[in-house]
Amino acid sequence: MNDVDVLEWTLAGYAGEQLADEAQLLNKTVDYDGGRLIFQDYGVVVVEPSSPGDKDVIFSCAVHGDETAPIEIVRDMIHGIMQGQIKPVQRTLFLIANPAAIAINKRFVDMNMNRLFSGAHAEGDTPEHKRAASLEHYVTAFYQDAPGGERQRFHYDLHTAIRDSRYEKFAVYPYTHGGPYKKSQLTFLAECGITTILLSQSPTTTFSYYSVRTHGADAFTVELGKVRPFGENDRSKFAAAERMFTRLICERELSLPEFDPERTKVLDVCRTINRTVEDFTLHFPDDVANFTAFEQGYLLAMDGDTEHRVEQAGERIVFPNAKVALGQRALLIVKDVPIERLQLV
Ligand SMILES: O=C(O)CCC(=O)N[C@@H](CCC(=O)O)C(=O)O
Ligand SMILES: [Zn+2]
Repeated sequence: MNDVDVLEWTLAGYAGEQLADEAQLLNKTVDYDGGRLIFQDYGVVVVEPSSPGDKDVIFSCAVHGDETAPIEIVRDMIHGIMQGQIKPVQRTLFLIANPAAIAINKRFVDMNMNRLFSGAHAEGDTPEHKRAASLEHYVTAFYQDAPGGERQRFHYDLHTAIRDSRYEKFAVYPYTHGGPYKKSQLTFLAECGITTILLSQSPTTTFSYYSVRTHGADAFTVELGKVRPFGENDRSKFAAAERMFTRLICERELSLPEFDPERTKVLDVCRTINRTVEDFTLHFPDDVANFTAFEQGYLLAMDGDTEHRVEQAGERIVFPNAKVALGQRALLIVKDVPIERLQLV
């Protein structure tokens, strides 16, 4: 059982294929030196150490099915535990969020899953709506099943971006509703090689915002690089992140260097441009990287007859996508903000 490929099992089982008993992990447990792995559902794997530390950690991948590097990272962490090289002491939940989209090498099948959390899944009945609802259920159960006492909740939702990015690795810090930002998290992310932080300024229906808002977790959408097909990811670029993810779950007390404000670049979301009509166009080429700045007045996008221009010097574009569904975000406009302006704890 320890040599079953967890990704192959997830894809086959989720697709409803009949699996031979030796290839079937569903509802089985695998012991490791220090605890056990429980295969709760296809793509839902819980790690229960026999003597758990005070952290409950979630790593999710494939909320977008073609973002393969995070899938490889999560798969290899699970395999590392099954094969005895990784021995977690912290409760951990691994989620391979959208197996149906992985199977067709697409961002999603019917609906962008990262717009379906915090209850938005109730507004439709595609397989993605149903899967988002069940992922929320697994997250809730994981946090609620934790031992008593003071605990720390984490959720790193791993992605890669459609375009190149001027700052290759970055994380979205979900809206804090005026609450402070955590130095310990900025330091952990910097140790992962993620030294650019985008501050979201509104509630969203993303997976990371769900875990922050509903479960009080420290949660982030983590963008680790550019989307590439399976086998074409340069894993050396993710080595620091993989090492820190493993340390987070394998060490009882994770010692981090002191917070250094010089390490992290912070940007604030100034405007969210939604596509409201069919006739939506971006006025820059597909190879313009995330975080590119344009001069004041530059026409960035047309949404029907509505012009979206650069309003202030220094505004940069992030996540441009003219093909999103009507009503969804087609572009973020962001601006550098000195880290000293943030309320940090
Ligand atoms: O590269 C792109 O255009 C999209 C990358 C991506 O999937 N980003 C996430 C960000 C989620 C967040 O704002 O926290 C998304 O759009 O879902
Ligand atoms: Zn993504």
